[in-house]
Amino acid sequence: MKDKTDILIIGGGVTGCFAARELSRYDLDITLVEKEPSLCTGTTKANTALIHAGFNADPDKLKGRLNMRGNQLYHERIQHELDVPIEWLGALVVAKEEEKLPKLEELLEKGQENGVPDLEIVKGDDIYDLEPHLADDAIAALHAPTAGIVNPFELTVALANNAAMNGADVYLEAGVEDIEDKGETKLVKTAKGDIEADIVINAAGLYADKIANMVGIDKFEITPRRGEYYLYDKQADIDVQTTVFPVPTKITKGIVVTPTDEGNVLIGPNAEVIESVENKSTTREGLDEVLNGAQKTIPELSKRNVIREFAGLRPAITETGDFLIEASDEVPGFINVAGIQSPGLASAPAIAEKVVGIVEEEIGGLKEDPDFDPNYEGPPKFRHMSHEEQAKLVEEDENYGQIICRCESVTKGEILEAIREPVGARTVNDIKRRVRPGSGRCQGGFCEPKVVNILSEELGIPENEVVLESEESKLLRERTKEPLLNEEEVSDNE
Ligand SMILES: O=C(CO)COP(=O)(O)O
Repeated sequence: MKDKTDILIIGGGVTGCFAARELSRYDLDITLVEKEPSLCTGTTKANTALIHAGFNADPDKLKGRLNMRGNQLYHERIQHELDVPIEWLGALVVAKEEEKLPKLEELLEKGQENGVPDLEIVKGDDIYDLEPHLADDAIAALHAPTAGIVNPFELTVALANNAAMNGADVYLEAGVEDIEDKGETKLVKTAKGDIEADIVINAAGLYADKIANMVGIDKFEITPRRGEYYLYDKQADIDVQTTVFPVPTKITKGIVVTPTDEGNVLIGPNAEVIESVENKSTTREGLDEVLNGAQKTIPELSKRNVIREFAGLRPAITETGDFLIEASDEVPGFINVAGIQSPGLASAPAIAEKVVGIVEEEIGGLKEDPDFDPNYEGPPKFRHMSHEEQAKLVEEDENYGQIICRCESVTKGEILEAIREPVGARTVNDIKRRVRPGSGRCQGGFCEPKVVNILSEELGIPENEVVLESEESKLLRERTKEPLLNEEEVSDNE
């Protein structure tokens, strides 16, 4: 690890990676540290993957202003610059009872105050034109055409790679153990070594309060709010066109039914305050609540064709219910970017913009780097190509002729590319999040051993050193019997 940097960002989720990418536009030395062996393992990993339109939060909250601005930046810039799936499906907030209608009006007004364009309340057949399979007792719905869906994993990886292409250094498995405030600089002690930084940006998600405590800041506490989800098989034939919400309560936006960028249907989350930031387990009660909630808007949903259940944690600051994004008064040079719960993903580009503004104030002016390139292209997606394009790719590189994951048609070429990117994949789950082997109906039953094998060969490590997610999740212990055929015999047999 290098020993000095201008800006050190703690946390490899979407917030930290967006900040790294936006700061890499300037003539600054940027470093990002992440405690896990891959990006995107906390809140960014397990959420509803939505670019909310921006009508939920009050205009006087950071959430209200930054959601709207973030949505605008995704439309204007991000979708054109980064090779990331974003679809503008629109959202519907569905009211089924007369007494919920004033709440829809309130959301409409709030959205308009926040500057959300093209919001309208639709009634009768107009609702069903937008969402034909909606429960037949809907009486009105707020329609927000600027709402969208995004792949949060591909987005975060694209941001980190783009930042790295523009000179940022990203260190994985570099968990922060302590921070010494030396006045002008901070000495940050990580599992990969010490690094001295002029400015530290705390984007540590669920751990942001612990990181702040290291420099003596105890003004906020992160309370994890768990949300559980069901994900359906692509072949499930559930017809959902938009992102469907119930009318929100004071506590939550409610259980959503939404398509994902790859054509699955996702339902969730419930909202439960829990004790531990490590507790990502699902519960019978929670999942039942999710299914019951989702059936209220899309009745055809059942447990049939569910391929995955999971839980994610929102890093909430419950006293304010808002984001906390500020340079600390107590510790100059320390910037907290905390409490980034929903709509954090939607707000992330605007949060990064705000962070750049804070850094500019702290440093007293920023100079643009004339060589900054905002564009990034990820590995090709074999499954989305025409036969002609596929044939051409295979001709260029035979690794694209080897299908590793049959459910999702993922080739060896794509997996190798994910490992070879500037911030390359190192774990089985990282490969899954980036290029999808194991994301389909069999959930890795067939392809996981092959991914282990590719990682082992490409990284030059034994197979039993390959991990699913972290050091605690090694997949193989030791060889229990010799292979029946040696390599030469295998190739003779082929
Ligand atoms: O964004 C979310 C669902 O889409 C989560 O919202 P809440 O945190 O308000 O429950």
